[in-house]
Formats: sequence, structure tokens, C-alpha cells
Amino acid sequence: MGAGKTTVGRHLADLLGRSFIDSDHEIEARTGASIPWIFEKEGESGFRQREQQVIDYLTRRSGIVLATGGGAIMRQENREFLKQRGIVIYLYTPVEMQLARTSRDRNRPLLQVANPEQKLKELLSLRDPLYRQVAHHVIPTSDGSARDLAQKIIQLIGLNTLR
Ligand SMILES: Nc1ncnc2c1ncn2[C@@H]1O[C@H](COP(=O)(O)OP(=O)(O)OP(=O)(O)O)[C@@H](O)[C@H]1O
Ligand SMILES: O=C(O)C1=C[C@@H](O)[C@@H](O)[C@H](O)C1
Ligand SMILES: [Mg+2]
Repeated sequence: MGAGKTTVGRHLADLLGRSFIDSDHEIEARTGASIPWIFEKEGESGFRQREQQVIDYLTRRSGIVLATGGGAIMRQENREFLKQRGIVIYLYTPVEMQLARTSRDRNRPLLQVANPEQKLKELLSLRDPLYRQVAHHVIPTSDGSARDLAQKIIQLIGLNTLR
């Protein structure tokens, strides 16, 4: 959360002339409800079920830039869909920076707790090894604008891979 998947992903799609899709937005559009509402009515497991369906569907498309939600990596199925069907970039972000980027946003139900910093630390320790297992490339996001990071991704993967 707050790594910049949505923001960097938009710039990347723009630079590549591809469509950008965000799985969180796709879930909201399909459900006709916000993510906080889905978490409240269906719990995290209901949300994860919807998320898996959407990621399965979207990773079958080619020629797109896809930003996932931060927790999609927790499901084995999603890890396989992403690794086998795409080029996966892990935007590594230290917790202090995640906190700074998410503190004014109430749209992330998992951070509506007394100690969001502690929560982010717990999530990162569970998720970091999985992100690294699935990623084809890891990019630290502490330095550089979202646009710079998108350019760095293009250099890293090489345009030829994408044609
Ligand atoms: N490289 C960056 N430099 C400065 N600010 C950034 C950078 N990347 C993202 N941000 C800012 O951080 C905030 C969170 O970014 P964003 O919503 O793209 O994160 P996310 O990884 O998609 O989070 P989530 O997992 O919750 O979907 C936004 O306000 C965005 O403008
Ligand atoms: O890190 C997470 O588990 C989440 C991140 C967001 O993108 C949303 O998918 C949702 O708020 C859960
Ligand atoms: Mg996002």
C-alpha cells in the first residue's frame, strides 16, 4: 500500500501507449461498491475472492499495464497468474514512506487501525518474500518521481521484450 502501483502504473502505460487497468478499480466497477464497503459487508475473504477472479481475468489480456492491490500476492493462484502471464515489477517501499503516502487516505480498510505503522510492518514482513518470489524485477521507490520510476521500468525490461 502506498508503493505507487496505481500512480507509476498509469505513467508506465502512458509512456508505452498501452491501456492501464487497476484491479482495485475493476473490482469496484464490477461490484458497484467501494473497497471499504466490500470489506465491511463481505470481510477481507470476500474481497480476496473478487480480487482473484478479476486478476485471473485481467492477466489473460495482453498489451496492458496492470496494477494490483497490495494484498493480491497473498493468494497462490494470483502469484501464478501474475508470474506466468506477465512481467512483474515489485515497487519496494520502506514502511515510513508507505505511511507518509497513505496517512491522509481512508480508502484502505486494513490501515483503519490504532497503529497503522505496526500493521504495515506486519504486512511487509509477510508479503516481502512473496513479492520477491514473483517479481521479475524489484525497483526501490524511495528516490524519484512516479514518472522517473516508470522510465526506469522501461529501461529495465527493455522495449523489445514488450513488442
Ligand atoms: N514515486 C513517488 N513519489 C512521490 N509520491 C508518490 C510516488 N508514488 C506514489 N506516490 C503517491 O503516493 C500515494 C499512494 O500511491 P498509489 O495510490 O499509487 O499507491 P498503491 O501502491 O497503488 O497503493 P494501494 O496498494 O493501496 O493500491 C499517492 O498519493 C501518490 O501520488
Ligand atoms: O494491501 C492490501 O491488502 C490492500 C491494498 C489495496 O490496494 C486494496 O486492494 C485493499 O485496500 C487491500
Ligand atoms: Mg493502487
